[in-house]
Order: sequence, then C-alpha cells, then structure tokens
Amino acid sequence: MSPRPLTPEEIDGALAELPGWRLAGDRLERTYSFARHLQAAVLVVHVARLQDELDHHADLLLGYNTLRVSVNTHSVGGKVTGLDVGLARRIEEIAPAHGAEAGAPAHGAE
Ligand SMILES: C[C@H](O)[C@H](O)[C@H]1CNC2=NC(N)=NC(=O)C2=N1
Repeated sequence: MSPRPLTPEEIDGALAELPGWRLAGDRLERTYSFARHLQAAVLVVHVARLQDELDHHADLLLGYNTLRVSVNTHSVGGKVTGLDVGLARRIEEIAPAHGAEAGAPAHGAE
C-alpha cells in the first residue's frame, strides 16, 4: 500500500511518543549528540543498514559529535508519513546503545 501524508493531529500524536523529535517544515528531525565523534559515525552506518532493510532513507548529517536525522517521504511529495514515524521509532531503539543523547552539544556545532 502506498503511504499517505499524516494529518497534523497524527503527526502530533506520533511526536508525543518520540521525545527529542520535532517537525521542521515537512520533515521529522532529531539531533543526537555523543561524547565522541566515532560513536556518531558508527550510528550512521547502523542507521544506513536499517534504512536499507526498511527501504526508507533519511538525510543524515554527521557533525562534530552530532548526528542530525531528517526525514520525509519523497514519493508523496516530501510529506511526513507513517514510514517516517516507523523509521524514527527504529532509530530510537538503536541509538542509546551507541551513546546517543538528545540535542546539540553545548559548543553549538549545529
Ligand atoms: C524504490 C524505493 O522503494 C523508493 O525509492 C524509496 C526508497 N527510500 C525512500 N526514502 C524516503 N525518505 N522516501 C521515499 O519515498 C523513498 N522511497
């Protein structure tokens, strides 16, 4: 079944269960921070594997001890769908084991 854009209420409901994630325009986003750069880089690879499994791909921006994940669904013209929420949930499951914390670091690399 092809995805459909979520309503604002559906997006709010999903975000309520995804602490640290926000709606930025038409994208779901979260920035993780790490004690070390390599932890962020390893999470990139783990997320990439997950994305290939799900056949759904976020934009990943690797910074200095940060990783920003930003996703929407291209096939519906760049809106948020259940596929984006599903990917966000799966990333939330794996991120803590990589030492991920919410938010940008205090030195403001973002
Ligand atoms: C053919 C393949 O299923 C599509 O190109 C997938 C791949 N990954 C994708 N990722 C995202 N974010 N949106 C899509 O519409 C999308 N489509």
